[in-house]
Amino acid sequence: MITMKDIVREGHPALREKAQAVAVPPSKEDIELAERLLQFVKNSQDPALAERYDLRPGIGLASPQVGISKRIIAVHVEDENGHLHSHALLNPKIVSHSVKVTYLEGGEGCLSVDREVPGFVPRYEKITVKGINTKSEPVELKLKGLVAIVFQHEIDHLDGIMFYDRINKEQPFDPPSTVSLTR
Ligand SMILES: CNC(=O)c1cccc(C)c1Nc1nc(N2CCN(c3ccccc3Cl)CC2)nc(N2CSC[C@H]2C(=O)NC)n1
Repeated sequence: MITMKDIVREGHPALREKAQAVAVPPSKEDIELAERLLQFVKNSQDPALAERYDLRPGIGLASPQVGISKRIIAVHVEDENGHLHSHALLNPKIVSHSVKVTYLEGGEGCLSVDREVPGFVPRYEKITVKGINTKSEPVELKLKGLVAIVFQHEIDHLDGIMFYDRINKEQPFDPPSTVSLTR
């Protein structure tokens, strides 16, 4: 099982590389990796397992975070409406998004970042994501709110982007607004 010792931290090259797309149809190995990433995220939210294995809780994880530069992510999050979103996706791609942006008021955290980096992280409010699931089926997800934010955070990892790259350096707590993106 994946534990915190498998999660690479800032300074590891995989966090700043553009990850490789996986072959289609995905190999058994790539599917297994996707399933292991998802299992980690689920385990990290289980109080007993998190305590037993000293897991830091997360709601998303990307393959580069375990040092493997492949385009695979996992998300397991209950959204603001109590709906559970649980996905392990290969070659995920944001194919469309809203103009409107949003952000987590508490800022963002990352299992590969062992420090707080304060500030609002602008994210699209709504996104459409295409990818391949662990049954090798093409999927298209229309997402908004928290789960959309998590997907954007994890897909950024596949392009070597860290959440704090997106925080306004001069005004970290200036609420990101659509207007600023067009100004
Ligand atoms: C440093 N301060 C902060 O992180 C932060 C601080 C306050 C508010 C927010 C909103 C913050 N921001 C933030 N909080 C989270 N969690 C909230 C707690 N939760 C959790 C905790 C315990 C049990 C079960 C669970 Cl579920 C785990 C997830 N997760 C993310 N991100 C950014 S997108 C990927 C996702 C991720 O999984 N990061 C590891 N950001």
